[in-house]
Amino acid sequence: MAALLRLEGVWKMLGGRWVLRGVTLALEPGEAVVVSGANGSGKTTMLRLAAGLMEPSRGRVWWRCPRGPRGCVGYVGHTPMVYGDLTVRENIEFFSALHGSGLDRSPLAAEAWRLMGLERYSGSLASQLSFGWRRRLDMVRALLGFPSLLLLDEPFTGLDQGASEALSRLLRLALGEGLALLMTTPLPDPRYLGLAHRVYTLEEGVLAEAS
Ligand SMILES: Nc1ncnc2c1ncn2[C@@H]1O[C@H](COP(=O)(O)OP(=O)(O)OP(=O)(O)O)[C@@H](O)[C@H]1O
Repeated sequence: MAALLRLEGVWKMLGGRWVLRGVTLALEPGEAVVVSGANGSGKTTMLRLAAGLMEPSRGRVWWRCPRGPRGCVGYVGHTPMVYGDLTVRENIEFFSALHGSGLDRSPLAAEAWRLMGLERYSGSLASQLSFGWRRRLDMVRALLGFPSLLLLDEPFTGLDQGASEALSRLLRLALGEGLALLMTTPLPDPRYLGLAHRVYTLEEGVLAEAS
């Protein structure tokens, strides 16, 4: 099957030093890849390159999307990309309008909304939610764009047990729908490894498949 995302010999220099060194990785539909690495090993940098948020210094990133990464990537970073001065419901309406989407048009986003239990905070300002609840909202936000590729930076961080279980269910559903999933983690956590088809380690910018 053709890859949805391909990183070919990607190097990235930041602050005068090589943060990524020759990273090569391909991701196919329905496939979950986990990248585990120590703090500062380059995980976020790799994900941001894969999301098209940053350019490689050397090498190439390629997406199988008609409109480039904006048209197919759902990115969930460390900091939730939701608007604090809008309510939870208004955030959903804003991102729905942006993507021509909605909870009634995206079954996966609707399932995320339900599984994450967001209805109870529907009228709350996003700025007044705890970190874990903003992360739940951010997951729905990412799915509203009809992504074929989910790039998630330590997505279980900050989630309680119920939300972790909900996220695992949601990600399995997404994989079953043919989405590809690339996740990072600083620890070999079973919540990540249980979903993974392949596991890689990233050590000082060098990616290697774990044995
Ligand atoms: N804008 C930048 N300018 C200079 N150096 C940077 C920049 N962004 C990241 N770095 C450096 O690149 C290295 C990798 O950072 P990155 O955030 O990708 O690591 P990480 O594996 O995601 O870490 P963590 O687990 O702590 O989130 C670090 O040494 C960091 O200091």
